[in-house]
Amino acid sequence: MSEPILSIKGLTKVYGSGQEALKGVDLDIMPGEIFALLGPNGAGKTTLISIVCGIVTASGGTVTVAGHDNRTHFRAARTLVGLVPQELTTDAFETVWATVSFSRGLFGKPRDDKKIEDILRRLSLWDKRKAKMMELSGGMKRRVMIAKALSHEPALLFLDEPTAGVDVELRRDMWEMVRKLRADGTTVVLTTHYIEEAEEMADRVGVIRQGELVALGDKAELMQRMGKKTLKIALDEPLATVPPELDEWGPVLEDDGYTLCYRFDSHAETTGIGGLMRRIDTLNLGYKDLSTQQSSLEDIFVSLVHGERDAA
Ligand SMILES: Nc1ncnc2c1ncn2[C@@H]1O[C@H](COP(=O)(O)OP(=O)(O)OP(=O)(O)O)[C@@H](O)[C@H]1O
Repeated sequence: MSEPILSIKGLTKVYGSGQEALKGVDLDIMPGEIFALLGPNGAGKTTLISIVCGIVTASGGTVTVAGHDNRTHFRAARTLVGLVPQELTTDAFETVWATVSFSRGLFGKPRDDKKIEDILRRLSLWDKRKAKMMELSGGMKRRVMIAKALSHEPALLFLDEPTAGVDVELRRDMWEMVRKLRADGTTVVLTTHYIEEAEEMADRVGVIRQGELVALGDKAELMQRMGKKTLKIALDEPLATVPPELDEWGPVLEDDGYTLCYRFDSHAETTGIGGLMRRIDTLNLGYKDLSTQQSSLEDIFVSLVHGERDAA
């Protein structure tokens, strides 16, 4: 197996205010993956990214980028990292070309017009190279932010909430762009609180809550391992309420009383389905269909964030 491109060990951060933003995070990111860091507001996502990018100093722990410690070998580590921050920060009067090529210079990289041209073409910005930033649409500005972050050819790109406040179409556009970046060899770490984004994009997902990584794994595997299933029973006749005889299973009534939903853990020794169905038969409740469905990443996220489960 290859070496991680990013290795975070025991990372802690206590802000001057006493706020403990990270409480010992361990995380390895492998080259070529798209990793989504999910978490509610204030979970510590931006703090983590800011430490990797050298904007915030860690209180404890280590960060290495392709083997370079980001404290002792900051320049070597930082050059490998690109950051697209949440806020759009560009000079309104600059052209797209100047904005992107200036950014490359900031990293001490020699001028390379061909490289800048490549990046602008990849992000469909070439036709806009002479436009001033203020003349661009919001979506274009976001692309320029990505082009800026790519201008020094980083191996690892951080996107902090890339689609916050962005409409659905533009969001899909961003996702497409991220996939292209990965296809071109860039490792991508994105933070998001849109579950759909993680579900759609990521190979692996980490869930952070109150400064701790409470779940980490392959997206599909995480959904399989942690997800519950729901059994839906479509009834012949609607019910006004759930019969008290079914209370021990705690089913929920949906769809105008026509559907009983029972959530169960498919990995548990006993799912409870047998007992529930037998009880339904003794009550003479007729049904015309049974189906099960896997809970989504969203269900898992919600239960993790509300602390219903222990760390995976
Ligand atoms: N400069 C700072 N000084 C003091 N506390 C801070 C500072 N920056 C962040 N915090 C606190 O640290 C915690 C983590 O914040 P952080 O911005 O990392 O979360 P986040 O997961 O990125 O949230 P969001 O999704 O809202 O951006 C929060 O409680 C926040 O209030």
